[in-house]
Amino acid sequence: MHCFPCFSSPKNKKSSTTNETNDNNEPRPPDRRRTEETEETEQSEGTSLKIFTFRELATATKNFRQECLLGEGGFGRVYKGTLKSTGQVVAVKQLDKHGLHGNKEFQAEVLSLGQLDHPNLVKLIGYCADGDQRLLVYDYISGGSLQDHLHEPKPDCEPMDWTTRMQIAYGAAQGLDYLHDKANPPVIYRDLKASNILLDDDFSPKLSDFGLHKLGPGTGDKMMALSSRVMGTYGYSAPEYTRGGNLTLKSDVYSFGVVLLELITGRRALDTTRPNDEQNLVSWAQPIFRDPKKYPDMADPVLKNKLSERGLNQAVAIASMCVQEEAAARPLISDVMVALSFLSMPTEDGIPTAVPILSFKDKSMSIALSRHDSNLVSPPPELATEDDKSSTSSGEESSFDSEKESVSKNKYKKKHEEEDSSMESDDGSDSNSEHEKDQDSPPPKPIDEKNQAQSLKIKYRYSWEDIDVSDERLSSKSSQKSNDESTSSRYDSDRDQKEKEEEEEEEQEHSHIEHIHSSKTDDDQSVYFDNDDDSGDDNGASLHRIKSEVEIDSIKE
Ligand SMILES: Nc1ncnc2c1ncn2[C@@H]1O[C@H](COP(=O)(O)OP(=O)(O)OP(=O)(O)O)[C@@H](O)[C@H]1O
Repeated sequence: MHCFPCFSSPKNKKSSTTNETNDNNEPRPPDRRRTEETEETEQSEGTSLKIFTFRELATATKNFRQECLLGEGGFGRVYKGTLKSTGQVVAVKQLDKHGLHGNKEFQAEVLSLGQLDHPNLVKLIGYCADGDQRLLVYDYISGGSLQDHLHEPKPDCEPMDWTTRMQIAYGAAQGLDYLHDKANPPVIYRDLKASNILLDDDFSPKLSDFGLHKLGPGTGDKMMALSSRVMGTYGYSAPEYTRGGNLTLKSDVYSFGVVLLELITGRRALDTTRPNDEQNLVSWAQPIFRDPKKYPDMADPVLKNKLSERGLNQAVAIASMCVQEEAAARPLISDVMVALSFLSMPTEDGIPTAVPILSFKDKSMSIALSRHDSNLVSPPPELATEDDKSSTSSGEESSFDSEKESVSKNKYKKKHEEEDSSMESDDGSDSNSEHEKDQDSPPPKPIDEKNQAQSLKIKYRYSWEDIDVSDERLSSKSSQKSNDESTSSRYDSDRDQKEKEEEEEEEQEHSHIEHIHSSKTDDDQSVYFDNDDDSGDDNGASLHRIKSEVEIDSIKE
């Protein structure tokens, strides 16, 4: 297994001089009066943030001693410390002074940062604003960064396996989704990268360093408005951002795509030790994206083919969407998160569960994934077999995780229908077969209990009906009522010309999607799929229409 102790010892990136000390080498707090008067840590009004005195943090970090230095980033040095009052181990970030803010401005920013709370974000515990000292106190994350594990592993540490990598990507996507979709106002991360993804003991990822740009150089010091810090990190920054600073949520999606590529390939975002055309990870990957046959060559060699072809292809497809040049073409992080939730779910055979098309807000994600997965549209469990149809119930509601489990069960029901295949065969040789292996074993359960507890809750409501579609294979229409049987028979004559044209256009555009099409309104979707399993016959195929309502509720806390 992986060994975290490899990264638990303090890491000193730069030599450090001790902070403000007196002749006896004791901390000299900037505001002695306040420090001496305040014996106990205060609580910031209306928040859970604690207000620390400089002395407390100096004591916690053994007077900011070199041995406690975890490293130094663009905002300042980070020390490991232990709070005397509670014994809690913390990370103390001492902000550089050149971006110094007034007390009020600093507090306002810190208080808004303190509102952000998600299992995949490093928790801000409190702060200190004493004189000209500005310090932030975070939960200490013991496992080191993704950068450490991926690119600087200790020799006695096993490389991270594929599922762990996908789970890290999924967790990071959840954290980012929280910042983009749940935080109010939304927070643009700006500097997502492998070194800012910290891992705890069970490899659960935590995003660190978010929201700090307002506290760092570039805002406090106008002269440094375009400092390299604010401009993000080369190799991870979206092209529009590095070109002109046009920063949006989609810039974060680009950076996320780079991290996902790092997880897939084991390569660094920027690696000057490689040949010129391989130094920039995205530039190296772009031509390969266009040639799926070469995807297996992209996988990190240390994985030794211990991954499924479908999993790899879909992960590459997601990454390639995220790092698209045009920001608008990149997916929403919520769609990335949903796709990764399926790719990260461990299965008996290592082959990821098919992703239900209904999960996505934006159709582009389902289109991209369908290129690499003929099973993308997985019928809801109730519709998987003739037997199951009788048990179909509309109005069914399930949490995201139980939905995942149901889809997984469905996969296992189709045993012996597909041939065995995965990139890892018994004799260790590769297989390029499209088919996959089904096992006569119970469906696996998601292993990440923590993520389960706060994953998205998606409501599905299904009903079904058979439609005689003669020669029309691609059909789509917003459904009216889930039990309105006349809808299907009137379907062709009722739909207006415009919709028909749109569909034809789309059919041409995405002709590779042979049996999937969905249309979506705000509150209802109809999806038609060809139940290939039944006949395998294209002519006069009977399409089952699944009516569904998908509602992404909110994070279950
Ligand atoms: N909450 C934390 N728990 C444990 N280690 C941390 C924590 N926060 C930061 N570190 C570690 O402290 C060091 C400095 O982190 P910091 O985020 O300031 O810089 P960075 O990520 O290395 O660079 P940059 O500022 O460019 O993002 C890193 O080694 C980081 O892993």
